[in-house]
Amino acid sequence: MEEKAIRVENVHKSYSSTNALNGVTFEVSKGSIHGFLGPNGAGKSTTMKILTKELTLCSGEVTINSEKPIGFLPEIPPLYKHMTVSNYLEFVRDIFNSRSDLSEICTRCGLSDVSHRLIGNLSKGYQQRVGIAQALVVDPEIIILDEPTVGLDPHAIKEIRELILSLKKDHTILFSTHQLYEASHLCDEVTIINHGKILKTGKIEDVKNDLVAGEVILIELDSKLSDEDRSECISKFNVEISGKENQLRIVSKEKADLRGEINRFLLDKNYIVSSLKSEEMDLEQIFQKVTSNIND
Ligand SMILES: Nc1ncnc2c1ncn2[C@@H]1O[C@H](COP(=O)(O)OP(=O)(O)OP(=O)(O)O)[C@@H](O)[C@H]1O
Repeated sequence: MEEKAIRVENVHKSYSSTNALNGVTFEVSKGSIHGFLGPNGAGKSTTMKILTKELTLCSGEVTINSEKPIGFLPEIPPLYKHMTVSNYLEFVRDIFNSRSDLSEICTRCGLSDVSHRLIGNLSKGYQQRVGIAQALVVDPEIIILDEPTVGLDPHAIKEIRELILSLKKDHTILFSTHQLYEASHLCDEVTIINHGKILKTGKIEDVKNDLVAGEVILIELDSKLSDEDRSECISKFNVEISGKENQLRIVSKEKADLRGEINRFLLDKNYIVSSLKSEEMDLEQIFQKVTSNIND
């Protein structure tokens, strides 16, 4: 079984009148990049602050499988803008009584050329790199990044994503985002949260597969599907058919690959199938579908 770096079991957290987390359960595999996805107010920051012990939980259990402290980049990076990058990182190293090699951390984060500059004078993208660098100063195995690309321009976003990917070889990374593109391109695993509840969690491919309720097949015929054949197809394969005439959208109610069987059925009925393909939902569509189901 895959070793887990983080286990979160049935965690509840309320702030006076708000139930922020309602039984949150998920696991983060060692060495993975795990995306924590959800809209504003979903409970991402609260969960991360509980993992880093900034907040206490009301009930439930959190297991961190690491001897070393967690490296944490909060949503608002804790930067002293009147300090130079190197002075600030030395300051963080002193606070945590760490012996990390700061010049190596600066190299990894692409900060070597700006280490003498005041943080306040750096671009937002570079300030975020300093935020990630301070998370590395404690020499962590696990790094938690709260929305590391939010508010950055597209070029800086790309660079921060590359930096996150480069950290994967030595670290387990949990990062939050509300961008599905980011999760689907960076992550090995993903957890989707909304209203303090986990909607889905697991390997990115499984989550995608799981969320697609049934396979969607798009078919084009050379002639109109007769009403009789349409009814037979619906009952024989337990599917829904939408679309008119010769352009059909078939949704399977079960999880099965019906492409071959439906193709054969249509050929037997003497239709010419000019195209038959599966429709793939991207995570963006999947997320919309899942969050709208939950809000129903
Ligand atoms: N200190 C607090 N006091 C009261 N309510 C809070 C506090 N912090 C968060 N909340 C509430 O808890 C819920 C979860 O908030 P949280 O910040 O964890 O969400 P999030 O997914 O990180 O959102 P965002 O993307 O906006 O940061 C929200 O309803 C929020 O208003």
